[in-house]
Amino acid sequence: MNSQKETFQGRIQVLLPVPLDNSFDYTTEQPLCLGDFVQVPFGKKKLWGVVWSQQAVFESNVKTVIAKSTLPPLSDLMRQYIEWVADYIVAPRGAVLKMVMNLPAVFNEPKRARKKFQFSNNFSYRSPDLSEDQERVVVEIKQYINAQPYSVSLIDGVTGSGKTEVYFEIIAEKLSDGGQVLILLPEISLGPQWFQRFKERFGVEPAQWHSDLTPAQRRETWLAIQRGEAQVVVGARSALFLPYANLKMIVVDEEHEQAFKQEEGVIYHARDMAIARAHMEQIPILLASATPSLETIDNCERHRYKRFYLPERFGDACFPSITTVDMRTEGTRGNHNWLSSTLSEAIKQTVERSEQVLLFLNRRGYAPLTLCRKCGARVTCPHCTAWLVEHKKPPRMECHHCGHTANILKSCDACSAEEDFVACGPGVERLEEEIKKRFPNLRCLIMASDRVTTSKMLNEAIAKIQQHEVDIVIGTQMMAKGHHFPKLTLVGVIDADLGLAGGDLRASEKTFQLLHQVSGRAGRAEYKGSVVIQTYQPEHPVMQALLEHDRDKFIAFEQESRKLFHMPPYGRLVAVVFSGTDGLLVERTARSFVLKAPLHDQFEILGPARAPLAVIRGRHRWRILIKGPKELSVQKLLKFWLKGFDCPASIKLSIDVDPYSFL
Ligand SMILES: Nc1ncnc2c1ncn2[C@@H]1O[C@H](COP(=O)(O)OP(=O)(O)OP(=O)(O)O)[C@@H](O)[C@H]1O
Ligand SMILES: [Zn+2]
Repeated sequence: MNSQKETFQGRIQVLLPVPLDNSFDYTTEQPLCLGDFVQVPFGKKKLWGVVWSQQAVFESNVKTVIAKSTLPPLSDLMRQYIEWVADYIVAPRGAVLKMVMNLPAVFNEPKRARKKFQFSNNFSYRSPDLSEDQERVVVEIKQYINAQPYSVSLIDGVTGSGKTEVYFEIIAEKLSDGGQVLILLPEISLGPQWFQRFKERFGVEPAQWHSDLTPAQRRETWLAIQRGEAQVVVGARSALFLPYANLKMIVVDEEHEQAFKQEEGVIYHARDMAIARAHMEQIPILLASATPSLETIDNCERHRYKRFYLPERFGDACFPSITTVDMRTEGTRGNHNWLSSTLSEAIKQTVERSEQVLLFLNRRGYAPLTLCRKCGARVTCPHCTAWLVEHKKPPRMECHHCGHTANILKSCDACSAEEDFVACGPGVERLEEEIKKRFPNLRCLIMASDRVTTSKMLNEAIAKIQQHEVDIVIGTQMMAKGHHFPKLTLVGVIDADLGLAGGDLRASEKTFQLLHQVSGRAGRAEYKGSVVIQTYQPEHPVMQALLEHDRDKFIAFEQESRKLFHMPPYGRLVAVVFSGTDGLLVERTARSFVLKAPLHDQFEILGPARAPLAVIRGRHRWRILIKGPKELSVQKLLKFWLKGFDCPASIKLSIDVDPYSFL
């Protein structure tokens, strides 16, 4: 029976969008259903929450519900989903609810008439001529998803194979039955090109959900989604937690992207939570990638997901040729610059043919490290264990962890030497300086998140590249994927080894994905592309796999090493991070947490150890890694463990189930 049809009065429990796990008792005189949005007194505030259950525990001095919203109630499924997510990521239920209703303005009646946004649902799909492979995959996926309510399909296709066109076809069929479709993209891929293509195919734009919306747009979109008026919703990870009235399918594009992992506040992986939601709603979910994650590949191998493969680029486009430049021998040949002669020559030839170049360097600013020439002191952030990065536009020193900025230094804090600093290593601004020196007549454009800060600026920059008003694009990871520029034929990777250092278990996988994606930007149309990768480790399996165009060899190698050490996806990890301003107390707390570990022979505890980023924003950090077999119920274990542990109020304990960051 649908509990929402039942109404009741008297005692109820309300879950509030605050970081607490428990719900609170209230009385109500007006009839309410489970899932109703209600306003209640909470401390000195009035908060909107959700009627969560009827079985109220007795408490004296119970307060009364103030008001009931006219909005439709939160569905049974959505409430179950919130419970499930909170349980899986070991977070308070209220914190998860907050992601669903993080818009107080929706619940209060407007004082003025609201501006109406129109969500056009006049989708009239125009199918392109599909290639043979695309046609085959579309037919197979349709058959597969129509044969069962819930399924996970992976569209595994090389860069430029037309994965987007394939999932557009499937969305078009879904929409013909009514209902809603959610498309999750990494924030950085929510660019103008994607929307342009959607509009070309479907005639109208979809509803959008991302950090760039105005409060009014957010409110109208939320309401349209809840009423079922917005049929296609495209958004970054937070779009997953919206209260869809009638969700029929989810698509996760670039499923391997780490941007789907939310690292702050409520820590979750949007791809994994999307799969859980599809399972709960009993609907199909499509994942797409040219470089699927090891987790997804493993699920395909275990037949939990089904893989559909597109081996060729669309049309006449062929794969770019790839070469590596050994930067060690560059140095011995007397070139100590970060631009090799091979890449420099390739740039010259490309622009002479009136084609475009992308130079990829995943480092914002001018120089990542500034040293005092006299005493060797490094310029560091006063709040973090991090160097301050020099930026030229506007001139400043900036911490990329906490955002702290300072003026460019005049004298060394350590030895007082005057203006005697040396900038070490290149960032995109320094690379631009070098390019301008070598090629003074070329038009350069830097694409980095601190330069292109709004979607308007992004649209303009993309248009400039498309219209060939730019010869050389110097870009960070925001340029690595999703984009399609027919005249871009040369990709130069300045420092391919950048992501390989450090203790990240996925360092190789991530580097391979990033370099493969960025290589995939070259030669996507009729002009042949080439890629020059500068590295100090040309023998590294990542570079070898890229050179040989052999993704499967790399995956097999990476799988072997993960299996050997029982690392994900063949084992489970949970990170527990303690942080606080009193470093000694943080350390002591972390140590006492480990001492309180339940007796269990199924898992290992690694640490506590000072985090690699030992201090952020003035907070000291200690980490613990819990490692166990895949079947280990880490959630149960952690809840039991936490019950017996008293965390001092000044210490923050954060739990990261299936961690992606080890900093
Ligand atoms: N059937 C088709 N008809 C016309 N154009 C197509 C077709 N399939 C793909 N294309 C075009 O080919 C280009 C590459 O397609 P798309 O961006 O979908 O590839 P992709 O597999 O998503 O690539 P990537 O993983 O590199 O982002 C796009 O410009 C797209 O419009
Ligand atoms: Zn800082």
